[in-house]
Amino acid sequence: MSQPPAARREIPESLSARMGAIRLLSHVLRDGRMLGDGASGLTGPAAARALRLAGLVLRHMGQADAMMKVHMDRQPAAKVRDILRLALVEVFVDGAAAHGVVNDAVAMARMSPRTVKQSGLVNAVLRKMVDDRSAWDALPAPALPGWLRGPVAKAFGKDRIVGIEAAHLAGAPLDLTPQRPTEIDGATVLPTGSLRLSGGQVSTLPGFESGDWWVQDAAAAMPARLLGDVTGLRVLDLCAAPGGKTMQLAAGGANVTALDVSGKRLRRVHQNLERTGLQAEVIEADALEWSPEEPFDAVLLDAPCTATGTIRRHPDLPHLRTSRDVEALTKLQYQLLDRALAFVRPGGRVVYCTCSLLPVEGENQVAAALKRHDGLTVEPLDPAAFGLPEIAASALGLRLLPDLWPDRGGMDGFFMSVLKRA
Ligand SMILES: C[S@@+](CC[C@H](N)C(=O)[O-])C[C@H]1O[C@@H](n2cnc3c(N)ncnc32)[C@H](O)[C@@H]1O
Repeated sequence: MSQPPAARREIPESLSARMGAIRLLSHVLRDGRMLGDGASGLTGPAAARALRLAGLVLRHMGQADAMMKVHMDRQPAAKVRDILRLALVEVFVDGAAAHGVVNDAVAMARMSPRTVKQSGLVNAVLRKMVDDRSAWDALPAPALPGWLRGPVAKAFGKDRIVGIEAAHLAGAPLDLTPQRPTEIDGATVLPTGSLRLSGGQVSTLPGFESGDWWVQDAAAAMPARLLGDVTGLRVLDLCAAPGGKTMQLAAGGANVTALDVSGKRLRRVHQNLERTGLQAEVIEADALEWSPEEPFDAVLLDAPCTATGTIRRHPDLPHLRTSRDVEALTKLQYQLLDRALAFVRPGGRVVYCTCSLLPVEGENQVAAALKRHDGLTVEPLDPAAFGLPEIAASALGLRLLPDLWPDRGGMDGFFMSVLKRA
């Protein structure tokens, strides 16, 4: 008689979340995929926990690697390294109990034929490392990669880079842009009008279904506000997807044309407009090839960039971007800015912005455009009008960095400028 199959042993949620985190780390570090696109193979709370753990490891990877150098003569293979990184970060940063963390690390090493032989090493070295808090505490704070740290420190100073790196470690709160007066328990209203929460599951917050607000970092909500009252203006959102700024402009009463080259990303614009009940004409086209029939009163260009201003929320970025990306992006930015200037009527305004920490993607683009275009001027902007310190003012626009508003929970890095055509 055949025996019934033995019941499969349930994997506890903590272990499956850890396994999911290791999968996500491999997607980012070996396959070059964004953390949000990676598949942990999990759903529900375990998936959320895996994502949080992988993000924590990416933020503190420099320290974990330095700790391994203190305790190991040779660096282990990639997957074992990830298992050790996760364990170290859980114990020293997340405050997890060392015993359970070490047991799960050894269990994970035993699961794969590629790492099983090193499970003894994982056990021995991890026990030593988790006992050595003083070595961990003596490690320098995690730093940005050199290609990014160098130019940011040169532009804004050594003190500010330390503050920016600290803000990256702290992560980001949840900011909402309301389109109508909205009250949410625990939310504070920022001087820019955004609502700020410490976190929470977006789809369960009041006003989500009715589209009263959308998720948008406070800094990202500023560029559209620079146009002031847009009622009745024809405004082109030139790189529009997923539509945060399109919705702001439409909510402000503008007749908005939202253009983007990515059909996939434009689906998000349609979904967002539908949820919020706002309207815009949506066009899928390459801005370098498309032309409008009539010029616009204003154009908002939120140009593709390294997105290094969003590292607080995307700790994978420093591990995925390189200096090579900067060159291609800055070329595209200046081409797009010239298109934006061609699409606006004489006397009309172009808002140029990027969520980058790098002046080459912000200030330098505007300075170069002023040289290329006769009669083009920059409108002066007062940071105090947005509750921002004077240090956010630049002769070419506003320069926001993650170390601003430290008592309120920081903000994304952004550069924004309002250009007026002759
Ligand atoms: C920074 S994102 C825009 C974010 C958007 N403004 C928002 O607030 O939700 C940059 C966008 O530029 C788009 N893009 C890149 N190259 C483009 C091109 N040549 N023409 C039009 N859109 C382009 C990308 O598809 C991407 O959606």
